[in-house]
Amino acid sequence: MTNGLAERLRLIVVTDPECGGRPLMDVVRAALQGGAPAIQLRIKDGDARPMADQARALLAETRRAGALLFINDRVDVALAVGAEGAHVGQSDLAATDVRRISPPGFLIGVSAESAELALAAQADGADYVGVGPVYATGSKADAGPPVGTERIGAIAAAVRIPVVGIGGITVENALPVTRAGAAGVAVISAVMQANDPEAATRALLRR
Ligand SMILES: Cc1ncc(COP(=O)(O)OP(=O)(O)O)c(N)n1
Ligand SMILES: Cc1ncsc1CCOP(=O)(O)O
Ligand SMILES: [Mg+2]
Repeated sequence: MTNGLAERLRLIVVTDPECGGRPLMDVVRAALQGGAPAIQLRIKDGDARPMADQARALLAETRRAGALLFINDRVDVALAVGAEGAHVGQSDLAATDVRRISPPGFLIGVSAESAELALAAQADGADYVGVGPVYATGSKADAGPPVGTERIGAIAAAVRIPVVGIGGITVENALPVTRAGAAGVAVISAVMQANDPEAATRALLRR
């Protein structure tokens, strides 16, 4: 499963319940139609059962499209539905603990804002690190200050695993993130709020 992982992480479309008044599933389908290689289901503070139902429905779509599905925070939901992986932050389960309870090949992404945290995540068995916010973002209330593309470069130089930039990334400013050394970018609003999520996904992939 990790073969060609960096290629499959070149764009992670992260879901948000706020998606322009449209059904979430329609926006995800459009992103998959636009070629999104990975989707992350991100529901903050949701109950487990509706989250699992939604994850199963999403998984049917991502499998059809040949894309990866990650579940944010809730490793239990990811394992229960058979998603390809989970994304955990510094206050979620540690990658070592996720590895202990997950099947071989389960993909683990870890948020790491510094080279030290990224190296620790790599040593713990993370498959990739998410670094951000790269730019200012309105999609995460508790995000820290922007780390900039220099931080992406420093972390990419320190670790062997792919680095994914997140936070305030748009079609217009994605290129400096990958030029700095990121294998890919993760976006919420650039796709979830786009008038045409399919076109936005294609445009991001072209960058
Ligand atoms: C790809 C990617 N990178 C970073 C994050 C942020 O995760 P976290 O720090 O746990 O914050 P929340 O998303 O849980 O609010 C992410 N979700 N995805
Ligand atoms: C989940 C997350 N983690 C760091 S910034 C961020 C929000 C990204 O959203 P957007 O792409 O709309 O800035
Ligand atoms: Mg988290």
